[in-house]
This record gives sequence, C-alpha cells and structure tokens, in this order.
Amino acid sequence: MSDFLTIAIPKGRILEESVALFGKIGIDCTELLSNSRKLIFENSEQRMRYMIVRATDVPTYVEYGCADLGIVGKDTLMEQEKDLYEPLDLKFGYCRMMVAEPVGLARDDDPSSWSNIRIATKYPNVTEKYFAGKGVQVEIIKLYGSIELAPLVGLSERIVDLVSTGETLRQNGLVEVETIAEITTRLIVNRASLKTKHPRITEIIEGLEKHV
Ligand SMILES: Nc1ncnc2c1ncn2[C@@H]1O[C@H](COP(=O)(O)OP(=O)(O)OP(=O)(O)O)[C@@H](O)[C@H]1O
Ligand SMILES: O=P(O)(O)OC[C@H]1O[C@H](OP(=O)(O)OP(=O)(O)O)[C@H](O)[C@@H]1O
Repeated sequence: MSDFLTIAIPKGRILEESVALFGKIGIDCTELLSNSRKLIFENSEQRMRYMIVRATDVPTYVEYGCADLGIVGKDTLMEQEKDLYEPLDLKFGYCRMMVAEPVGLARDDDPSSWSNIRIATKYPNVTEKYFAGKGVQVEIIKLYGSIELAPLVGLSERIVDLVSTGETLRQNGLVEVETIAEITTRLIVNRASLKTKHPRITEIIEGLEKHV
C-alpha cells in the first residue's frame, strides 16, 4: 500500500477542473465525479489512490501524510499556513479576496478611521494579519458561509470574502473596498513524500506544468 501515491481532491467548485487536469497527464480520477458516497478510490495498475475531501480539509490530509499530493485554493493555504510544499500554481479557480462594505457608505480610504469596526469573514487569520499590517485594530467575526449577509443585518460593518463574478456583492448591495489577494488553485505536496516518492512526484509536477 505504501508505494501507492495518494491525491486529495476537493469536492465543490474546483473538483471538475482538477479531474480534467489530472486526466491530461494520464491520471484518470473520473470516478470522483460519480456522485457516489464512496470517499476513496484506488487504481492498482497505476498505484494511485484518490480521496475526495472538503476543500478546507485538503491541507490537513496532506500535512499528516495521509495524502501525498493535494489540490487546494490559495485562500485556504493563506488562512491555514501549514508546513507544505507548494510547487505549482494551477491557474484555475481564479477569484479575489476582497474587503467589501454596503454601497453608499461614506467611503474613507484612511485606514486609521477603520479602527474598531467589525469584519465578518471565513478567513479570520488572513483578515487579522491584513489589518494588523495596516496598523488597524478590527474585531473579527468568524462565519462559515453567506458572509455577505452580515453587514445587511448589522452583524458587521465590512466583510472579507472571495469575489469572482461580483454577482453576490451586487445582489446584496455591497461594493468592493480593496483587494487583499488574487487567488488561484495550487498543487501541494507532503514534505516527507517529496523525499520518499521523489521520482513519481516530480514526474507529476513536471507533467502538470505543461498543461497550466
Ligand atoms: N466565487 C468563489 N467563491 C468561493 N471560492 C471560489 C470562488 N471562485 C473560486 N474559488 C476557489 O474554490 C475553492 C473551493 O471553494 P468551494 O466553494 O468549493 O469550497 P468551500 O465551501 O470554500 O470549502 P468547504 O466546503 O471546505 O467549506 C476556494 O477555496 C477558492 O480557492
Ligand atoms: O462573486 P461571485 O461569483 O458571486 O462569488 C462569490 C461568492 O461565492 C462564494 O460563496 P459560496 O458560493 O462558496 O457559498 P458560501 O457563501 O456558503 O461560502 C463566496 O464566499 C461569495 O459569497
């Protein structure tokens, strides 16, 4: 079993592109698209295993070595700051991590006036670092989804969240204030696997590199 290479792939919005990308280098994990309740699949001929996990859990499985490789958004990596090797930007899943607020609020670009405001977000660590870097103290309210609701009902003044089409902001009367980071999907590798399974992992990295 230990000579198998295991890849952790996130369910959700980057699943299909991840499966398609691996397909281009001859790694067939289309079983992951089957909507079954099975969480791990094996291809013994190729000595490969694929596991399907929540996007936010991918770094944990890779850090502990349960998966040798993983696919995950840069937003998740920034938030978790785990000790992982991140060799490749896969260039899909593009979005931006933004500060946003209700439209029509007096927009004030002087960060010192932002002190003591409440910010709702799924990304408390990134948010804290970002505002600390500006010398601004904020109160962070951790949420798990539908972040755009928070300023509409008085839970926070601003939000930090991902924006891709901008439709969720628009439909909820919010506007972008500033960009924290541009986000894409990354390949991550367990540091020990990189040594013990070096040839196979290098082959995969070099193969993927040609298709991104
Ligand atoms: N508009 C977007 N909103 C959210 N994520 C996006 C968007 N566009 C691209 N992404 C990328 O897709 C990744 C996975 O998002 P997805 O919505 O599938 O999972 P999640 O709900 O964030 O995670 P989890 O299910 O673990 O809570 C994000 O981490 C981000 O890198
Ligand atoms: O700019 P847009 O294209 O509208 O995309 C942005 C929205 O998509 C994500 O939410 P998701 O769909 O993952 O749901 P969630 O709020 O439950 O996390 C993100 O958190 C925004 O709410």
